[in-house]
Amino acid sequence: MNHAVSLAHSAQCLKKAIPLMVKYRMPVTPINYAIWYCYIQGNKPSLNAELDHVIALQQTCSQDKAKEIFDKHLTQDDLVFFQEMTEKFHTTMEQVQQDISTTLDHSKSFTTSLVDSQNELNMLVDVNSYNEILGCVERLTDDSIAMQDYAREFQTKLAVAYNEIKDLKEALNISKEAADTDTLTGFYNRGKFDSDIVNFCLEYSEQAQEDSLAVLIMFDIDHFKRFNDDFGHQKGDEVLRLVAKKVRENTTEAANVYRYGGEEFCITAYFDTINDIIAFADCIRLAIAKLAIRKKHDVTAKRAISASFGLAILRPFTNSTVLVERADRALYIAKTHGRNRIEIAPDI
Ligand SMILES: Nc1nc2c(ncn2[C@@H]2O[C@H](COP(=O)(O)OP(=O)(O)OP(=O)(O)O)[C@@H](O)[C@H]2O)c(=O)[nH]1
Repeated sequence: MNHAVSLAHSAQCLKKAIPLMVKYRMPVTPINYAIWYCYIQGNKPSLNAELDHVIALQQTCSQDKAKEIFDKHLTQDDLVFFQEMTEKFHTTMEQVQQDISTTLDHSKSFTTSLVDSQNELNMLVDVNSYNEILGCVERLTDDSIAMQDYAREFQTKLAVAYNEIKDLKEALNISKEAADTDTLTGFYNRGKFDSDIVNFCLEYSEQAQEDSLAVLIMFDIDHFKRFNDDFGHQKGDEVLRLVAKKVRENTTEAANVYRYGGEEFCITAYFDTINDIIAFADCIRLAIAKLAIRKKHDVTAKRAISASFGLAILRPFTNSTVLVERADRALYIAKTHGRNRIEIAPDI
């Protein structure tokens, strides 16, 4: 692939690629960018055909599939290039947006001062009737009007460019959000959890406050497989959505909720005391335990829903893997001790 392309050309391609990535819920990663960039350039018909095929079947292209397409049609050199391009593009976009905003302000005040000068000159014309002064003033006025027109035109162009960049940035944010979200529950997905949990542990270690407790809560719907087996997969999905709704109703924005895997969820949050943590988890447990689901063609067949919880309180300088293992272990104990209950991981 020819890498000698300008940033402007790359930006043009990205501008066309982003709406497609947003539409198909694909994040703007170097790999996705690379395959859509090539798709838009259209000089690798086999890549286009393969991407079209995947999109037609799944309405998206998973990270694994995107990587497979990339490996088949592009090289590692391309990846380095696209990594640099994506980073450069983000930085340039920030810079350009800042420059435009400053220039717009300057340009507006320039026009205002031109209008003021023109008014002053026009007033001078009224008072002095000397022809030379009049001629000079007229010229100045004409020049000033021309400059105003130019400044106005310039402002309009800048405003258009500013809005385009703003839209592009919004599209990038939407694509990032979509990439972090689980479509069934609306919670963050596993990928987001894996990166957030590392920061959660690091941040707590850096600013460990004696008076605040950071916790990882893992919970899992009890005997979930039976909902699928006895009521059908769609009813299984409905159980997941109902549980998600209850969790959402009982959590504040300060808590981050993730779908960790199939029917397993995680919450990270800060609390003042251990009693607050237990009360919070118990509130969610009880809300879920009030739920029930009915069979599609037999409404008398009703089954209660419940979930088991494992809590691990974070100690400063704990590694995220250890934290997850502790919460997972506590969850396992909650399952083996009868389900629909909460267990707290012992300190290690
Ligand atoms: N409907 C539906 N099922 C899913 C989804 N993701 C995973 N599953 C199913 O969830 C089930 C999980 O079952 P298990 O891991 O055996 O656990 P369980 O039945 O909940 O049992 P315990 O955890 O021991 O209480 C499997 O049958 C998966 O196929 C999904 O998105 N929708």
